[in-house]
Amino acid sequence: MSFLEKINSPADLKRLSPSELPMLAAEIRKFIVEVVSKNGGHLAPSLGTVELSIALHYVFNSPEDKIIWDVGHQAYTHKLLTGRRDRFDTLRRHGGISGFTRMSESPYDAFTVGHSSTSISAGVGIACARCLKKEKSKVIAVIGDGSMTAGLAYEGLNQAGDRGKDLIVILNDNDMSISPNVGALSSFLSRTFSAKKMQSLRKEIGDFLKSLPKIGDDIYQLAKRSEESFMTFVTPGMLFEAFNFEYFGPINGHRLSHLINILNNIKELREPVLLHVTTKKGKGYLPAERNPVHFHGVGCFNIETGECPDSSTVPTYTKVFGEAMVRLAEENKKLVAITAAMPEGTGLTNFAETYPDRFFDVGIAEQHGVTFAAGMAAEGFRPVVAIYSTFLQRAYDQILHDVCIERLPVVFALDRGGIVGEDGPTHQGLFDLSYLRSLPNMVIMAPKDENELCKMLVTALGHDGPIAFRYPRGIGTGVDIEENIVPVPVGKGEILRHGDDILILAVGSSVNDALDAHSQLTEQGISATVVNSRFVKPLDSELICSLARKIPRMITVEENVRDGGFGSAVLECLCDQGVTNFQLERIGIPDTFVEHGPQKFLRSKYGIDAPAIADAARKLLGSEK
Ligand SMILES: Cc1ncc(C[n+]2csc(CCOP(=O)(O)OP(=O)(O)O)c2C)c(N)n1
Ligand SMILES: CC(=O)[C@@H](O)[C@H](O)COP(=O)(O)O
Ligand SMILES: [Mg+2]
Repeated sequence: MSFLEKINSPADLKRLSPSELPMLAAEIRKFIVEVVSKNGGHLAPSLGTVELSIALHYVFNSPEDKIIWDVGHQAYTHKLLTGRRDRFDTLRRHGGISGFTRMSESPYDAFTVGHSSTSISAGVGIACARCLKKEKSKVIAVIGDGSMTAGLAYEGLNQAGDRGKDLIVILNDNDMSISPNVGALSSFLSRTFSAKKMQSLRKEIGDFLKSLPKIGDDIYQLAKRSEESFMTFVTPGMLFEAFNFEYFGPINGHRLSHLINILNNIKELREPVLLHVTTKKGKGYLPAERNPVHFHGVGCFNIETGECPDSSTVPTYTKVFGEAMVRLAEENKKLVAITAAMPEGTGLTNFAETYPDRFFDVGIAEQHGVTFAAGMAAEGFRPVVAIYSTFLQRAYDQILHDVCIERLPVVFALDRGGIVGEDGPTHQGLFDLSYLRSLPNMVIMAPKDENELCKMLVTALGHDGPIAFRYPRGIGTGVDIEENIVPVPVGKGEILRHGDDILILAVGSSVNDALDAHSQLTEQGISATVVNSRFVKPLDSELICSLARKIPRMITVEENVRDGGFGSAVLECLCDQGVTNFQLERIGIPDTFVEHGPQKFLRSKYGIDAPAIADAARKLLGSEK
């Protein structure tokens, strides 16, 4: 029996001797690689935290002690040690265990995560609650260096430090976000200051030391002797100590004995503590160590070679968007691109290489990214903020307050709109049409295919106000991309098929499903009009109302929650225009969170695909057909 097979809970782990733990770590790594090679998942982050997870569960008493994993994409070992080994092969599969931590999945998952940088705030909340309940157990937040680039993390530190909370924050520093980490903080943590910064720090610290009565000058002379000794005065700890945290580290996060010793020591402290741990992303699996960006979140791959099976030759929406950005930036010198720590995910790596001065990776800071874009727009630039639909939720007030009120021309390119699949409810992009629609001055589009995506980008760049377009995760329809991209007229839809029995109004990627449904219906003798609405705001009310008067049986289709979405907009429009004699079926996601699973499967399960549209049409027509 392997060590791993003996472990059904942290209590079993504690039965192993310290000398057995490295062997357990090796088994865990092998198992994680095996499962992720079949199911896909966040391999490199999870391989980096094997020893840290073992040490945490060896020293602390979860679930009484609360271990909160930030993002949760590095928690695979935690799952294996907390009773989920037998189900681990269902990772990210529909009905199987989640790729992140979920309170509803296990009592050992102290908090539900997926979006980054929440762990410290949640930890402070839990610690305060424990205090009120007079409970003594420990609260530990494990946060990565990338996640530390978000303002939210500092809001948590600020409160914890001020209140002197009994909270342990473990900074898992691998010098990487998904891509290499960015920002001044990242160079502070790794102590890779620029020469200029070093000079100014030298001066500031020198002056400070010299000002100390009696001993100051001696310490200064000592510190001056070498760069290295100088650097000992400039530690990442300074930052956290300013927040009243007791700082320890940096320590090697792959040395189990060391980790266990230090965790045993800090466990006894009753104040805010920050332990800085350095780890390697992808540790122990060479392809992932060599290419941590690719193996951050990966699909199936061959374990021997690290290679993924041949992917489709049809480009993804993301790729088409990225290429269009590079092309358009050549003629439009005002075009700048902004990403929040997702240059690869949003297809902007080529842009970054071609136009480094016009590319801005703000780190995991969606709120800042949007206000930063507003600042650039106020100065006459055309910022394109490329953020996943789900992550833009963070920046709602910035869109409203900093962009929409003054009608600043910021373009929002919302990738991963709709069902994203295996990442599950934290990541589905199912709310954007609803959450953007209520904002005055906002224009919202969704392309039917990747060629229309390019047209919408051109439309957006020519529009004098806030404008968003959202497009799905994954490959496009395979249409050719026109050489000369012309804009679409704002607020105008297009009729794609003519028919008298039923009116199907679709938006975005659902247009294709509507066309497939049209073909199925035609075979059954049902004739349908299919409209590509293109715009959710402003709606083409003229077209919609005139068609509704002629064909009063209607279906709206969207890959968005029904509440407040495209179908709701159509209903409001009909009502406002006095069109009353109609039957309308709104196809979209019901009022629920959509779990993880394959995109195609979930579209079918939630009844938003072509067969569901055809079914709805037949039902509306009832016995007539
Ligand atoms: C609000 C938000 N924005 C973006 C992301 C996408 N994202 C997931 S993990 C990650 C990098 C996190 O880096 P770090 O915390 O250092 O963890 P590591 O992957 O290095 O272990 C990013 C940008 C997210 N999950 N949440
Ligand atoms: C954990 C996280 O938030 C990201 O890694 C996300 O899973 C990326 O999603 P894509 O795979 O769609 O780029
Ligand atoms: Mg990191």
